[in-house]
Order: sequence, then structure tokens, then C-alpha cells
Amino acid sequence: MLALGKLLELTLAGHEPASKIQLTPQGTRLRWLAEGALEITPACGRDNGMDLLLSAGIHGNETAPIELLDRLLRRIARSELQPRARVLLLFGNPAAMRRGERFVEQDINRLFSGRHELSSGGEAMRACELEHLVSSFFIDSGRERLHYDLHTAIRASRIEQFALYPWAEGRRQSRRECARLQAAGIDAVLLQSKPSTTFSAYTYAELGAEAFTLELGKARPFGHNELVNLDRLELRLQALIEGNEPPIDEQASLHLQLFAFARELIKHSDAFTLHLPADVENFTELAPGYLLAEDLANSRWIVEEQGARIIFPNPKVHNGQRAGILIVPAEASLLA
Ligand SMILES: O=C(O)CCC(=O)N[C@@H](CCC(=O)O)C(=O)O
Ligand SMILES: [Zn+2]
Repeated sequence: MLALGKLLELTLAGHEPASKIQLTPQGTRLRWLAEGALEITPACGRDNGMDLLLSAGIHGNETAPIELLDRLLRRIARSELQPRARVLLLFGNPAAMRRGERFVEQDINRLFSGRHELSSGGEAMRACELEHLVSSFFIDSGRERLHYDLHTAIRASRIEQFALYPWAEGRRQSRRECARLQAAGIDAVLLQSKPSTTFSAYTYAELGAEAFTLELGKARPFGHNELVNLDRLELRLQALIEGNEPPIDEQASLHLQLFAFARELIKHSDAFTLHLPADVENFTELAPGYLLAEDLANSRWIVEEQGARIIFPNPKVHNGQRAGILIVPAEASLLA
């Protein structure tokens, strides 16, 4: 296998490869661009016009998707997969991956779309570097741009595998992309309705890619991901890489559940109290009238929405950060 196929090993060891460009016997080119960043170019004459960005490790302790990208890359480096798509593989936060922690100083997934300029430290510099890498990768406007940013969640989920679909002014979220996600085993999509500073929001809103954050199960350490079943996603990613994806039937009914963003809980102070059990699962339903959280100055979050559910409840975030999202069921008619 080509040495650059061991990008994960190199990244975890903090090593720079001696040789930055390698070719498989069939002519696929692997090029190391920076720590945790590898560009894959199809052999001459095979390129099908897709630019596919696959990222994982934006949160350093979310190892199942990191292992998935490692498996895909090794297959490419062993010539078991013959790419037709241009691919950029990114391990987002190598320093946090080495520690097995979500982040070192601050959550890198709050630092995109230029927010890193207002901050400093390793994660701010890495967010800036990632923006440069992906904007150089998505350089040709005539090509299909697709980004899956792969994550696992802190807690268990009633809906195990789901996507967050970013929002941009004047652009409707795509039914075809939801059908593609359904075929990859994704059970629900949350349609965002405001700008965000996540990685997928950056590639969606600033670079015009179809882009998603995929939540694929519960975060566990390396080697302990047997409960996270990524088989359907893995098959779909292989097909995207090899350019033999089965046709997407846009007209077929969508079985995946759609949700819309209702409200965000922001933790304003150390007095913030979340009235949910510590082991509450993502997508737990909350009845109207339920007192969800309290904070300084008698501020209270009371559920008003019918069919509301909570995702990502986390009272331990820094003050000023999101401590949960309330979502409600949405109709497919929102999609274009
Ligand atoms: O499990 C949790 O509480 C957090 C999971 C997580 O990290 N989610 C992403 C979602 C990104 C998005 O909104 O697209 C995040 O918070 O960064
Ligand atoms: Zn994450």
C-alpha cells in the first residue's frame, strides 16, 4: 500500500510524510497538502466531474467517522477503489484527535465563515487553514460540489443517524440530496433556517457546495465503534468515489423524517440549568408547557411548539454557546 494511505497514522503521530505525492499503479494521484489533508485525483481520463469533500475529526473524540475515512483511503491506496471523483479527505482537528478530546481550547465547529478571525489559538488557525484548503479544492465552478462532514454525537439518539442541512439566503435545500442521504442510511434531516459558523455551513453558504453535517451514532474511543453501523454510508461513499452511484430517484417518496429548526437554547451564565435527565436522548419529545431551562434574571425556556424535540442538550458548554436545539417536524414541500 502507498505510504500516503496511512494518513491517519501520520496525523496521529504528528508526522509529515517524506514524499508528498504518490501514484497508484493505475495512475490515481495522492497528494499530501497539510496535516490531516490529502487530495486524491483520478487517473488521466477517468474524472467524472465531481468534487467530493469528506471530513471527520472536526471533533477529536468522534472516532467512528475517522476510522471510516481511514478505511476508504487505505482501499484507494491499495488500488481496491479506483476513483472517478476528485476527493479531498480531511481530519479536521489533529491536535484534539491526538488527545481523544472534542477540542483543545475551543470548538473548531464554531469558528468557520471567518469567525476564526475574531479569535486566536490552535483551533482558530486550523479553521483558517481548513477554509483555505477547501476553497482551493472547490476551485472549478463547473463541477458538482458535495461535502459530508462526519460526526458522532455526545449522547445516544432516538434517531441514530441524521443530517443537519445548512441554510443560505436565497437557496432552497434539495430534495435530491435528501434522497441521496436516505440511500446512504440517514434516517432524518434537520433543515437549518439561519446562518451558522460550522464547517458544513461554510462550504454550503460560501462555496456553493451541497453540504451536510452527518451525525452517525454515539462518540466512542478508537477501536470501540462496533455499535456504530456505517455499512450503508460506506457503500454510498465508495460508489461516489468510484463514480458508480446508483441513480437517485428524486420523485420517490422520502421516508426519512424532516425537521425544522425551532429555537436554540443559549447558555448565558453559570446559573444556566437544564431541566432534562443527564442521559436524555437526542430527539426526545417535549410537551408544550414543559420548563426546559432557566438562566440568570429569571429567564426561562418553556416549550411552546407542538411536536417539539430536543437535540444536542449540553449544559456544560461555555457561556454564550448553544446548549441545545429545539426542533419540530417539517414538510417535504420545503425542499426544492
Ligand atoms: O452531541 C452533541 O451535543 C453535539 C454534536 C455536535 O457536535 N454537533 C455538531 C452539529 C453541527 C451542525 O450544526 O451542523 C456541532 O455542534 O458542531
Ligand atoms: Zn461532532
